[in-house]
Amino acid sequence: MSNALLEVSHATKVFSRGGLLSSRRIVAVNDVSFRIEAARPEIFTIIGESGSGKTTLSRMILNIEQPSAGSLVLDGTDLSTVRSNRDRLAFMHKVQPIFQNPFEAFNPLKQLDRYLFMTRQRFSAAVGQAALEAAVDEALRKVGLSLKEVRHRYPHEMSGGQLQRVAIARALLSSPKLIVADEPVSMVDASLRMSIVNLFRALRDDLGISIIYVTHDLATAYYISDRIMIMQNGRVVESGDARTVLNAPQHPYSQQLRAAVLLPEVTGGTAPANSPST
Ligand SMILES: Nc1ncnc2c1ncn2[C@@H]1O[C@H](COP(=O)(O)OP(=O)(O)OP(=O)(O)O)[C@@H](O)[C@H]1O
Repeated sequence: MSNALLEVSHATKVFSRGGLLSSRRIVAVNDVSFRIEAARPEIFTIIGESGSGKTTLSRMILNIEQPSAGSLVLDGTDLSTVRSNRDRLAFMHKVQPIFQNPFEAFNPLKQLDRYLFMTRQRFSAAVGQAALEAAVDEALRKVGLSLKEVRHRYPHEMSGGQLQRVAIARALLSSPKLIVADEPVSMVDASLRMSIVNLFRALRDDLGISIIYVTHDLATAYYISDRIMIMQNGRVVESGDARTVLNAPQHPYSQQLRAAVLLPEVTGGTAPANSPST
């Protein structure tokens, strides 16, 4: 069998809510398994309604949350063994998060270029200022920005879409193999959404990075996903090749999701109506 970049096996997460007398068990993620091949970078979408367990699952993949049962193995390392700072840094080299709200991802009092320099220094041995600037500029150029545009600017001086690009550039500074993007475009202006998701395609194709794209937006999911996994109440109800699943969903919940959105195949186009070409 080929090597897995990520192997999620029977991952389950149970939360307890309430007090001692009225404690309630919530099974946020229930026996979820899937695998992403190291040799085949892809955009793997996890989709489902609010509360279906998408964020909990992505937090387990990022090792922010530990599974109650099952296992997650990234590039041969079982995440339960990642404990020391050194292990954590090595882990973050391989997997990077992109969150929903880019304004929360940055310290509002810190200039963005300083933030990026610090991130780069964290992931690579000491280098001179010129090499540092070159590395940061290169990462920014991969997302359609440049160091010149970002230098001395604070987060509030950028638009949401621009700042999400800076967040992606920051993620690239560790040369990750996997990016976990949890609702990365839901707070971005509709007109800019496709430019961000198109960026994910470029990262997959040009840099060989796999993306786990967590969303409840079927239109962008249909447009960029290689594979899709549909969740409901913590369980996977259907998964497979994205076009196959979305064009002919089998499970009643997937059919319901599908029916709620006019997909390009139905409307005759190739991309959602709000999609600029870049
Ligand atoms: N820390 C926690 N403690 C208790 N319950 C939690 C916790 N985190 C999540 N849950 C519960 O687990 C379930 C799944 O939540 P989760 O946030 O993973 O879903 P989601 O699909 O990402 O939803 P959304 O799209 O709204 O972000 C929900 O019932 C939620 O209330």
